[in-house]
Amino acid sequence: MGGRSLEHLVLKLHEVRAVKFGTFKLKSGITSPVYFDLRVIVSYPSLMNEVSAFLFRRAREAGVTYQSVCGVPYTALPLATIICSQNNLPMLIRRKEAKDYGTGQMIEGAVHPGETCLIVEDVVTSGSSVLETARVLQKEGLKVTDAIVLLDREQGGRAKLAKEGIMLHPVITISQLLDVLLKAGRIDAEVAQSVDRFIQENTFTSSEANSSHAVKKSCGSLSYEARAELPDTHPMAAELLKLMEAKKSNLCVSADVTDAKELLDVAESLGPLICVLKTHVDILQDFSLEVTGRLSKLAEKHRFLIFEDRKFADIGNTVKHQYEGGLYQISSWSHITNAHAVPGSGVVKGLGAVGRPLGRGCLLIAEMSSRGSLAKEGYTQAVVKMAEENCDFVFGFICGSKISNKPEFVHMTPGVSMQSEGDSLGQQYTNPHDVICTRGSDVIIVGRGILAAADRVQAAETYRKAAWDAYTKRLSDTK
Ligand SMILES: O=c1ccn([C@@H]2O[C@H](COP(=O)(O)O)[C@@H](O)[C@H]2O)c(=O)[nH]1
Repeated sequence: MGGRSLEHLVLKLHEVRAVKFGTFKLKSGITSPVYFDLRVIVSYPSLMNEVSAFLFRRAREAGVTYQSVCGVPYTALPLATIICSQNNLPMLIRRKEAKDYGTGQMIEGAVHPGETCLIVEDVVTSGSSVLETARVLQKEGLKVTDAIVLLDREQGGRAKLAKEGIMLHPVITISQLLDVLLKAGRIDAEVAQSVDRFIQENTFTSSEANSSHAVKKSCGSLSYEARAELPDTHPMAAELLKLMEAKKSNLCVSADVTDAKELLDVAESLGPLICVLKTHVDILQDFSLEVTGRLSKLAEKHRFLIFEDRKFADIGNTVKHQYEGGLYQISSWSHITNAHAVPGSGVVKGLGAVGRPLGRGCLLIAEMSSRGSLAKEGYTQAVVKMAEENCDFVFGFICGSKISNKPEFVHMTPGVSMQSEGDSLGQQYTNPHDVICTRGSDVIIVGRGILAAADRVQAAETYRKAAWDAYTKRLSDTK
């Protein structure tokens, strides 16, 4: 079974009815269009082995180091047993209740204080069960840094655990599960959409996830202004957050035009409404440094930042030249640039060597809006780590939703449209409210939603207002 795919696993889980679609009344009283009952898998030995192998592999891929394994009672107990027995690892068992005789201990097995214990779970919703088990282990002197889970329902559990210093590594997320079932014809688009909507509308915030009745949206609670003032906020992030608050705009326009005059017209007319103007100067047929000089003047006049979306992705020495020199001399006029993390931290170090002395900042691409993007899960987490380790130059992310709880980081999200669901080349869109209020990002990036409108100024104002209203709602929701 070693090489079985994730698709095979998802279809098998559906076959044994570990995941069901319909109308289900949950313990909380809420009606859900999806129901997970992972307990049934204990009756399918080969599936148990398959799930356990996936879980073990997930921890290995994430580079987790641990000395023992503990399953969250009850469904994850046999999974932890298989993992330990097949990989020769010491296991610990967490009791639900202390014995009222003998030692009264809560953990069975050989506890070695100071060692790290990996938690195994079947499904994570708010993250409370993982946290409960972590607390019991920590009380015994064990360290808990990571948890592996078969299914992340993407309802805020990962963020809650991250806040407590526990990284969650899911084998599958609910979005992936829906994708596989949809592609295989096991569910139709309507069912997938209703589950998607349900998940988005029933996301726990970190603070609320402790209370069982808490069902609210996962959003940041600090204002942009307050985040700008934090002692560790990067100067570029501080400048951006301050001007966002001053202009009441968390809108970045993506000026994907091929003509320099049109670029400058966009900057002049939309400048007052935006916090950032994003460019792809390599698509201009008539690029010159005179154009970027004029663009810089408009940026000063209307108080917006310029972000050249260059997506650097080479070794440090090469990106240094690409950023500083050549035809475009990006570092001389662009306040912000971005990079893929694929090459490793050398890419950030190379860019930083050029950008830091000029007071520039960099965003790391942690997720992409295009269908089938490989930038997800473990990759995204590794990008967050790289950002944390290079926060003298990296001040945020290009991502689909909030991926770091550090309020110093700015999250910017492309793939935003109020008219369309996507294009024929894989772009996928979501709306401003969803991005800012539900997914907890900070800035929406809009291209064709504004550029293709008959009245670009009016369209930009509609997006600005929608994204700003979503931000003020998120603040009031989390008060
Ligand atoms: O994941 C990503 C990263 C970057 N982009 C860029 O944003 C704009 C989106 O344009 P639309 O017209 O709003 O689709 C474009 O410049 C992309 O290069 C992205 O879409 N997704």
